[in-house]
Amino acid sequence: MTEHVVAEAEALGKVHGDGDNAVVALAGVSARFTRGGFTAVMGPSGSGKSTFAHCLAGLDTPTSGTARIGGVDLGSLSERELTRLRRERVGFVFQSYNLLPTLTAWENVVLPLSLADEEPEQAWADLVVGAMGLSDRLDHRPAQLSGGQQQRVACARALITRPDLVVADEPTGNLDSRSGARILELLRQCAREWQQTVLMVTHDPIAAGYADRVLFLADGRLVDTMERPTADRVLDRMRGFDGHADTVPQDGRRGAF
Ligand SMILES: Nc1ncnc2c1ncn2[C@@H]1O[C@H](COP(=O)(O)OP(=O)(O)OP(=O)(O)O)[C@@H](O)[C@H]1O
Repeated sequence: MTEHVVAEAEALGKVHGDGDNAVVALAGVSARFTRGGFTAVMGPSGSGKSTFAHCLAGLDTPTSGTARIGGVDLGSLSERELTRLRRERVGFVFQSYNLLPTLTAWENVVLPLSLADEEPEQAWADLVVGAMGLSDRLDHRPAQLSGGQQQRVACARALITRPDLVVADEPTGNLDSRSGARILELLRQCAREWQQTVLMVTHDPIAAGYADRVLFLADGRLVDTMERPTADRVLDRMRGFDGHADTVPQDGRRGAF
């Protein structure tokens, strides 16, 4: 079966500031994301994980290279077109949930559609809300929900448009391990059962063990990839970063993707 590339980073780079103050956050990272794949991005603090995810998803602007979603080069879009693409084609899940406190859970879930004056597709909305275990919580406001429930609302909101790419930045960072495990199982289900494409930034080898593939960043570069990761293998690989990050060859375009 031909793999369908839904998102692609080509030599993506980001430099903050200039001259003596320049900070290289991302130094040319290339990767492809195929439909139904669940990819974790790991690496030491400051290695560029969030910058990579945000540049790929159109939340941040790279200073070099190309980000494509659904074949569209994000750099070719006006600010308005980019906002629309993000709303329609990308779903976001953040560590801090980012729900609107005055809206009910249901209103938060359908917000990306309401903003475009669109109605949810009922069967899909029922499926997503049911899978997230939110059917009897839809009238609650975020403050009346646990952290895990709030993050499940955020996941449902990310999926409601059936986006090309779901980007989750430390989605379990604020959750206890049980609530976190539920979110990770749901993200895996999104990929496996619904063929959604998921990119998750995480510090946690256990979280990365839920993914199909791990991209390892160090100093803004892609230094390794791992297919079918387990938490133990990821942990071993992360230990190897202490002082050895730049001895690992960069082979972002080769190998398993
Ligand atoms: N607005 C900014 N101005 C200057 N430097 C920045 C800015 N944003 C990020 N950086 C720098 O870019 C590098 C990459 O940051 P990024 O947040 O992408 O790393 P990360 O791997 O996600 O880190 P963490 O795991 O700590 O969240 C870091 O050195 C960071 O200090």
